[in-house]
Amino acid sequence: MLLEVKDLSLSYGDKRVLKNVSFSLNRGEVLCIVGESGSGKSSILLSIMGLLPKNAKLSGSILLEGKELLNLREEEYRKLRGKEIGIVFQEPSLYLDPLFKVKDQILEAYTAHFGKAGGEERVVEVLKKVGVQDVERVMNSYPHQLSGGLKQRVCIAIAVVCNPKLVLADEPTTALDLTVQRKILGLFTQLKEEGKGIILVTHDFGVVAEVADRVLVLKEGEVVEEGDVVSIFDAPKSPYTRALLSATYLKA
Ligand SMILES: Nc1ncnc2c1ncn2[C@@H]1O[C@H](COP(=O)(O)OP(=O)(O)OP(=O)(O)O)[C@@H](O)[C@H]1O
Repeated sequence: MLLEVKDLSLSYGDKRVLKNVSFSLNRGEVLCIVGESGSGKSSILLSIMGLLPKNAKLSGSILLEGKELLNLREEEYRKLRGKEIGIVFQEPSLYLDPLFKVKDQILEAYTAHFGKAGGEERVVEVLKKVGVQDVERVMNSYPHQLSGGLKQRVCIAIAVVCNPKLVLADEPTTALDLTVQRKILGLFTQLKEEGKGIILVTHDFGVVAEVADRVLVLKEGEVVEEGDVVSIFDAPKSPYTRALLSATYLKA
């Protein structure tokens, strides 16, 4: 088991955001977390990354290969982020620093854990891996000189440059055109085939159909359904899942 989340509960003051959420993830598996806006999807990812704001109260257990992450000290978390767990966000423009070239931003993520040696070669390697064709140009560009799809490829490169076992992604294709979305989703499938475990947060069942092995449906901070992707589509047990599905496919 790569990741095991047990009875995760989160609150901000009196507001309970996650209620006894449990799930697990194997290597070589994509778990999609779906649910309406505000259901707590992003909060699960931030809890795993240890990036919750100070006023958050978290309880339960998050085991990464058996190691408890809950209440880990910040300096220990820093050793883990990037190296063991990579994360990709929705809006690459907000994540990338406009003042630094792509190359330096990927290098920074690498050297934080492995030092300078071999960094330049690794940047080239990882950009190729995420499907960048003109590596030289992209490496030497500033983020604003790149298309949305390329920027997101760069963010994925940053997330995987240290070869983490676990990759988290929060609506990674929502800001992109449909044709670009499919290509980016293909990268997650590729990472899974390499044996990484992937958690992908989305509100889009089209994305789920494309990449998920298993699905966790969240409603107001509670898991209402969990299952393999085929059974979620063919025989959803919860009325909430059925409603989400029909909302998606009525729109389409
Ligand atoms: N720092 C915070 N302080 C108080 N409440 C917060 C804070 N961050 C998030 N929340 C609340 O926690 C709940 C869950 O938010 P979260 O972002 O995890 O949901 P989500 O399912 O990812 O939604 P979206 O799809 O809109 O991103 C929401 O009601 C949100 O308002």
